Amino acid sequence: MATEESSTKATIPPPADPEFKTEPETKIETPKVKEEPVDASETNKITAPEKPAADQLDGAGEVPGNGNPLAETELKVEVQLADLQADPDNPLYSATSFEELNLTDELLKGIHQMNFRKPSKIQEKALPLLLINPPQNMIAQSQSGTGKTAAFSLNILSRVDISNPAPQALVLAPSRELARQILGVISHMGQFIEGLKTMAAVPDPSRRNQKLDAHILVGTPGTVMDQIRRRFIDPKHIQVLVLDEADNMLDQGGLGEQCTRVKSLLTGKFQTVLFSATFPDHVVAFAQKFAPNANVITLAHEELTIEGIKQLCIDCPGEAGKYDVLMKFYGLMSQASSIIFVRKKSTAEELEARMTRDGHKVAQLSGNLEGEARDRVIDAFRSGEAKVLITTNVLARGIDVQSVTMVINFDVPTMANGRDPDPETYLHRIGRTGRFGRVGVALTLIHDKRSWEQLHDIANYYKTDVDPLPANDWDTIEDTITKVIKNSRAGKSTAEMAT
Ligand SMILES: Nc1ncnc2c1ncn2[C@@H]1O[C@H](COP(=O)(O)OP(=O)(O)OP(=O)(O)O)[C@@H](O)[C@H]1O
Repeated sequence: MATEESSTKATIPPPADPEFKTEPETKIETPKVKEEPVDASETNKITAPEKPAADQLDGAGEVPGNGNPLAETELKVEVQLADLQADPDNPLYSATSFEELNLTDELLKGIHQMNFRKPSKIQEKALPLLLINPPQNMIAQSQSGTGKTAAFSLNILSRVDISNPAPQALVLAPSRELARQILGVISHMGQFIEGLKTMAAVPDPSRRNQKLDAHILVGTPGTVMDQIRRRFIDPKHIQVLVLDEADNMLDQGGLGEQCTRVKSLLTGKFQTVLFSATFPDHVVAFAQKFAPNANVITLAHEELTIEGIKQLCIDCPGEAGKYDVLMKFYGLMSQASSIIFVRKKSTAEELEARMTRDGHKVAQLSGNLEGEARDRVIDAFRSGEAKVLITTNVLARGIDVQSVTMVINFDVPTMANGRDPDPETYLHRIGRTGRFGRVGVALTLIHDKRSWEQLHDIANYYKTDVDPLPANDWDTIEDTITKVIKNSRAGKSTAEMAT
């Protein structure tokens, strides 16, 4: 894509071309939640940082304060977080404390152990509604990395009756990795609840024909469906059903069917809870059918992007030229942790082989890998042992590794037809960085008119800027990316930051 015309066009223009809007805005219902007035004196308070709990660091190890510009210190994150949580326009803002949310002492202890000081907006809004008795269904949307997992986990943990050994809460997630991660959060948060048992319901040959008798189960829909049918999961006492990444779970032919089946196998009375960062219009009706009469918390498209994620693109000299561009980024990528997203499993494997041949250290995870091998790869990435992860959309959603500072879209995310852009997947992919107030860079490689148009459509859908990098000026590129990461306000334009 080196023609004059296309390189001018590669400047993904700022949004707001009203002609461009292809779909009506997502509006399920206005939130039925009242906003509390802000007490600035309380919210501006910056408390001295404590050592982050294991979950906060998410296995990424201590962030080295060694002058590496891509490795932020936790101190800076904490200070920035205090600012963000005091800003009513920020998704991390809240006017209340966890103490005011009617949680048990055991749960408050768990939350403090995880180093959560204040709830985020979604936690503050969703929890009171989730905890109402008799229980009400909920459909809730909030930006990536804003703490949805804790919101639904605290509800579950508040509702479980430890004296009853039967499964009482079931969480369904689209990938094995996400199910394991959610289980980790629930177990960590519930660590002070004596006698609490939690279990994963994901394919595991070592536990074949074994009853899943824990209070809380987290799994993938196919396995859960299978285990209920084979009577390894007793569905009679389930009182909460959560679908994380609910739009994905209800949309995809296979997953949607499996989730519906699981729901139909639950015989008692239960609360249905659907969470996601995205609820595209075409799944809203189904979501409302799946969770009837739900309380709804929703956001418009334009509110979905995260300020801390700096979105960039680079114009590559054709499809074949993308690899060389990627290689030029490798040094920057491997200083912290990065994820490279590709469209096809075969591309993931080819890229891994080529990068390894060229002497780079990378890990790769796609649906072609089997269960335990997948666990090893994701665990190595979480621990920081592997710094660069090549993956497909299988890990686009939900995965929370706080040390990820760069996401690279090697391929622009598209629908199954390969032609139409996929804004939801784009948002979830880039949301693997910039978690809970952190900053990150999301770089998309474009290489021809079509890929430029796809990215342009995505940028317009969210009314967001994707700034082009100067493809031939690597000093400026390095400088720009380093500044973005160093700058606690990554939402500013590249030009602003360069000054
Ligand atoms: N109140 C809080 N205070 C501090 N950190 C928090 C708080 N709530 C959640 N976190 C942390 O924020 C990170 C992101 O949370 P989580 O994974 O639940 O986001 P999410 O909204 O589910 O994102 P996604 O849409 O990508 O799935 C996690 O590392 C979590 O530990």
